[in-house]
Formats: sequence, structure tokens, C-alpha cells
Amino acid sequence: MRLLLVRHGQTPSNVANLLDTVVPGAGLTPLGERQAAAMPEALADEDIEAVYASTLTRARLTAAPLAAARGLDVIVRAGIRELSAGDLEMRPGDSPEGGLYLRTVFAWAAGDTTLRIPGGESGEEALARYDAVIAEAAASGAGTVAMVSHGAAIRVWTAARAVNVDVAFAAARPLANTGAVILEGSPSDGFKALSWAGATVVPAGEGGPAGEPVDAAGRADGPRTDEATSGCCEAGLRSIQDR
Ligand SMILES: O=C(O)[C@@H](CO)OP(=O)(O)O
Repeated sequence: MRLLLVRHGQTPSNVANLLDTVVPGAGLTPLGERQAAAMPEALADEDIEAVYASTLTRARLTAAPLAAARGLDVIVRAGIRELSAGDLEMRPGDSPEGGLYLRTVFAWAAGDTTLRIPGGESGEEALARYDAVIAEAAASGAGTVAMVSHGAAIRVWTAARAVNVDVAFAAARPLANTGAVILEGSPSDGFKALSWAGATVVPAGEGGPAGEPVDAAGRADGPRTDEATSGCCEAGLRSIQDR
């Protein structure tokens, strides 16, 4: 299966840099609407057979134009919603609470899956629900599947499951609104990332809290280079291929 994990379009909470993870969540800004509308053209070369979205409004709105263009219904699944911020909900991404959120979720990708966001979910729970939707899509027999999901969820799941993406790589590389991570593989054979943010739709928006590099004090912090902080795609792709 070729798997396109796409972050939703820009929201007011992204602009305000807030941890917004509860359903239904924010809608799209005018820029986010344009990003969603640009998805069919941006992914024109992809032979997409199924379009999934999380239960959050911003993901459903972003998936709708792509699904409509392909004559598909959006398959809505809670399992690919954003990683729950729990008691940290709607806190600024650049606050201590935002740092705790990022350190915790990237620690999950590093294997500390029993850690729990205060008032939220554990890594075991979050990865299991995401895995279940991926498994459903793989079992459907679809060759190429697009899933509109969320910044932290996509980065953490990819770091945890793709054989060629480690935690430092994912933690150091924000995913802009409608940026995509493209993978191939299966639940039984494993997944390999083919590109990271190489399919960002223009105009790209600003990253939200999960799009920021983790705190330098965090154990999951990766090398912070110019290309990493600017979200440059080419160096990121080279790093994937080199592993
Ligand atoms: O802002 C973000 O980066 C995260 C957390 O709020 O979520 P989303 O990708 O859904 O915007």
C-alpha cells in the first residue's frame, strides 16, 4: 500500500499557536480552505483509491475536495485524530505545557509508550488507534490511500513505525498545513517513508504547536539545522534515503 498521510489545512488555532485536539475542533481559515481546494491538483499524480479523514472538522473539510474530485466518499475514522492534549488542551504551543506535550509524544515514538499526557492518552493507546485505521486501509486492498490527519499524529506514528525515520528526524522537521508524508508498506511487512513534506500544497500555511522543533532540553530533541527549522524538503528526503 502507498500511504499518503496529509496534515489538514490551516486553522485559527494553528495561527494562534494553540494545542487544539478535542473533537470537533476548529474549522479552516480562508488560507486553509484554499489549501484544501488545492489538494486535488497537488496530488493529481497519485492514483488514490480511498480517502480517509479524522473526526476533527478541519480534517474532514480538507479531505472533502480531494474525495469529491476522485468520486470517493470520505471515510471518517477517530483513530487518526490528533494526539490528545488532555489537560494541556488549548495551551500555547510555545508554553511549558506545549513543550511537555511534544516531549511526551516524541518519547512515545522512541519507545516510552506507557507515558501519558496529563489527563490524556498514553502512547500505547494513541499508536494502537492509529495502527487500527492503517490496518483497515491495508485490508481494503486499496493500492494508494490518502489520510488527512494531524501534525503530531503523523510525525509520531511515522517515527514509531517507518523503518527509515527515527525520532530525531521527525522531531526536527515540522509538517506544514497540507504537507504530506508518503510511505509504502504494510502492517505485516512494515513501512518505509518515501518523502517528507515533498507534497506540500501551495500556498503552505504556518505550522502549529506540533510543527515546532521540540525543546532542546527534551530527550527526543533532534539536531536543529537551518534546513530543519525552515522545513526544507530536499535535505529531509536525503536523510530518509541515506538510512
Ligand atoms: O497545531 C498542531 O500542530 C497540532 C496540535 O494542536 O495539531 P494539528 O496538526 O491538528 O493542527
